[in-house]
Amino acid sequence: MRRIKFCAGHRLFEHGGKCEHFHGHNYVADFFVTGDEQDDVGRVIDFSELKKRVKGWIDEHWDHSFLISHRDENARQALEVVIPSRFFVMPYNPTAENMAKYLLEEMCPKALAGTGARATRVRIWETEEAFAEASIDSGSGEVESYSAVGSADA
Ligand SMILES: Nc1nc2c(c(=O)[nH]1)N=C([C@H](O)[C@H](O)COP(=O)(O)OP(=O)(O)OP(=O)(O)O)CN2
Repeated sequence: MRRIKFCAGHRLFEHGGKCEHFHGHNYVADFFVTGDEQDDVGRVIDFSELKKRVKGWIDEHWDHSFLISHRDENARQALEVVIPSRFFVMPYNPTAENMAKYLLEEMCPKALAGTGARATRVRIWETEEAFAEASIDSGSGEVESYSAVGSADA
């Protein structure tokens, strides 16, 4: 597992509560990877290589950005007025569940291509008390999501 920290703003489209306002989090993302074999040193993938690849993508696309839903045209228009502005349009609402899903399904396969390693689970800590994660079911290969409340020591 490799932990990556980043900060980003978002709002939950049609949430109906306080989280539909623009706000930000200091996110913690945990990447769980596996591989069919270990290298001569005994590694599935060098932790620093894993960091370079996944943190590189996050730094470029999400860190210090606003994450918005593709349905949230109003947020997009507002962010486009700000100069300079940095935002990332997601194909669904930017909940912690969906951020984990996006990283697992879309980002990791590209970022880890050619390494022999593959991500099986991504956990997003939105606060110190709550996380959501997406994982690949080993039987079906399908991505499953869920959210949980726990401590950072979990
Ligand atoms: N299942 C999910 N529920 C919520 C998500 C989410 O991603 N998945 N996100 C939010 C908001 O982004 C919100 O910022 C976090 O919610 P909450 O835990 O209520 O916020 P606080 O840490 O500020 O808690 P307080 O106890 O109210 O201070 C909401 N729900």
